[in-house]
Amino acid sequence: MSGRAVPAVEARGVGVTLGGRPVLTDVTLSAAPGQWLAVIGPNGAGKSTLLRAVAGLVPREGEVLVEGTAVDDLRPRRRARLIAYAPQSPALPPDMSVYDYALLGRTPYIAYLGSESARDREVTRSVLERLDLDGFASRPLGHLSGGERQRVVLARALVQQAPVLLLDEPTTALDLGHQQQVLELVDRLRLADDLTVVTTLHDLSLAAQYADALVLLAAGRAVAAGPPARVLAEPLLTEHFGARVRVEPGPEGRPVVHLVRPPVSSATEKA
Ligand SMILES: Nc1ncnc2c1ncn2[C@@H]1O[C@H](COP(=O)(O)OP(=O)(O)OP(=O)(O)O)[C@@H](O)[C@H]1O
Repeated sequence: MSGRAVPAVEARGVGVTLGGRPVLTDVTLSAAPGQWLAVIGPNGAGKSTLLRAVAGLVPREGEVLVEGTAVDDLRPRRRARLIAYAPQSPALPPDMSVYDYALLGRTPYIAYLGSESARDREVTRSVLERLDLDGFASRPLGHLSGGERQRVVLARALVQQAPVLLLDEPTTALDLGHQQQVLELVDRLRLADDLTVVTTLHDLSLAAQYADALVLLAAGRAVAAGPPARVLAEPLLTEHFGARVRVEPGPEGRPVVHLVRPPVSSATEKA
């Protein structure tokens, strides 16, 4: 249990400048092993950039540590065995098959100029099956719907079998059933393998249902962090999202966020 003292992922004072503009400023976050942390915030707040910074895909200031080691000190193969990242909408090679793309997640386990092992193929098949994608294995990526593509990107990350999973908006293109299926699968893997999950999520009620802790980003700064019931407070949401909301206790006391229409009369008067 002593390992519990070391966070699985930690960002300290992370800053990112893009196009000459500060996009993230002094952001700090920490996720314990086995924890699910959701990064929330309005459009443009810097959520995707934060995940990319943690994944080491964008130049940054500050420190990122995985299992206590600075990611900058890790060789790419070692880093890829520790952190899997599923981007929101990556460019996919249209002629590559679903199976071959998912198998790319095994790259950190395959020797240089070597070929995949039976174990690599087995892991890939099993993840495709669990994501309802086994029927698509030989389909070219260019012939998939948006939701199918999104599940394939997640499949590649899961195939990597890294203890830290960074998922950028894993459910945006998914129908209700697949949203639940994907989040439940991630949660089951998290519990079974003690994975640490850091995900951006726009749906605040979903974030509250699945995450142990939330970080609210606004204009590139972490303005609140903690358990969902603390971060999803009406005044904070109104201030940072500019939305009228009502927050109610939901299942297991986890908050549910409802959008509330402004009174019709005042909306009509404004029109
Ligand atoms: N390459 C870039 N050059 C300049 N600015 C960028 C670049 N990439 C992103 N940005 C800006 O950085 C800010 C944060 O972008 P980011 O995609 O991280 O936000 P987000 O919180 O994930 O937004 P969304 O909810 O809309 O997905 C935005 O204002 C965006 O326009």
